[in-house]
Amino acid sequence: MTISPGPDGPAITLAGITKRYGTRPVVSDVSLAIPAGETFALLGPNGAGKSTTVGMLTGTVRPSAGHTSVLGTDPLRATRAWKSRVGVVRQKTGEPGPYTVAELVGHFAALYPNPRSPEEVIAAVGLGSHAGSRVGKLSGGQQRRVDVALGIIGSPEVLFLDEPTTGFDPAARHQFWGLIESLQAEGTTILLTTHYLEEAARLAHRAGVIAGGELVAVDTIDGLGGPEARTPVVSWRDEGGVRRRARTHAPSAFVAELLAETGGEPAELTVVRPTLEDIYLDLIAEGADADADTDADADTDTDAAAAGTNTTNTNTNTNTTTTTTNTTTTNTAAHPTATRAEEPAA
Ligand SMILES: Nc1ncnc2c1ncn2[C@@H]1O[C@H](COP(=O)(O)OP(=O)(O)OP(=O)(O)O)[C@@H](O)[C@H]1O
Repeated sequence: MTISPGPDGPAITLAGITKRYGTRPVVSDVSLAIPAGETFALLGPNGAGKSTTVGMLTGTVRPSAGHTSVLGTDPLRATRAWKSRVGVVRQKTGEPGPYTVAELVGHFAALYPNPRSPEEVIAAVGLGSHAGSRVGKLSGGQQRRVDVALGIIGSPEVLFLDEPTTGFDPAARHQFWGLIESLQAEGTTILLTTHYLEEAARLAHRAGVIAGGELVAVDTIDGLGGPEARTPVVSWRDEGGVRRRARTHAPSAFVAELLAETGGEPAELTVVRPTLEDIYLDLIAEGADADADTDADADTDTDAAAAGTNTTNTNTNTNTTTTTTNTTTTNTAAHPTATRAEEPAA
């Protein structure tokens, strides 16, 4: 699906934004334009800077440098009218108080000029049978669904979803995807952060990978990492017991040559087409080490919406299919079909 910027320019713009806490940059010089109607997935490991970026786009984190614009407005100068056009599902949300699902969603609906039907939204997030339940008594995943309901109740034109499906069971996640697809069909612009790569692949038109605060890749899901990243990997153990690995666009021919050369079945032979997760892991390995725990002065951005918050744990999808190898040398000269030899995996 091709999405054009539209007459008013991109719905979301980041122009050279940097966020430093003390002297430590946690987001560095990120520039990006998201056209109206696009769903963009921001991917990255824990601490990469995703929530900080969302905070700078929703007016809760002040950039140290650069400029952001959402629907043509600087989020730091947001008016009530702007806020009614922007929905946010934060990673951390406030205490739900003593209210039922129906009361809370109904209360939020009353704050917007053009709300959706609370009953329909509650049903859409799969809480129809819990409408009369106190939010505080719901499970973590069910409370997260309430967060999603509150994010979309105002019929936002732009929706920020910061790890929206953390804690969802598989059925709830699939239902959520259906809900997002209906919002996409209505033309909603969506910026989604997620650790679930299948979620990004299912929902996003494009994705960006952020590592150590730097945007290291932006592309369509199918283009992420470039064509080379999708090159099949042949891996085997040679006669000396050394694990070898080579990338080749012609794995069958490569294996035939290998067979002829070794005169028998190569030990532990595998041919793997890199998955999105493999490509993502390669991209973040190339980026800065986001987990480096550097001492920094805590510059406290106050976030009224997040005051007195619950912390939501984040999960990482670990369904990796990468072949791990201990290769120390590769010999592509003997295999002309191999286009690139791989360094040993860590
Ligand atoms: N108020 C703050 N003061 C100091 N450092 C902060 C503050 N807020 C965030 N950070 C740091 O900024 C970095 C980026 O955090 P951020 O929450 O944006 O990461 P993330 O990509 O959303 O991670 P996760 O996937 O774990 O949610 C982290 O190292 C974090 O400790």
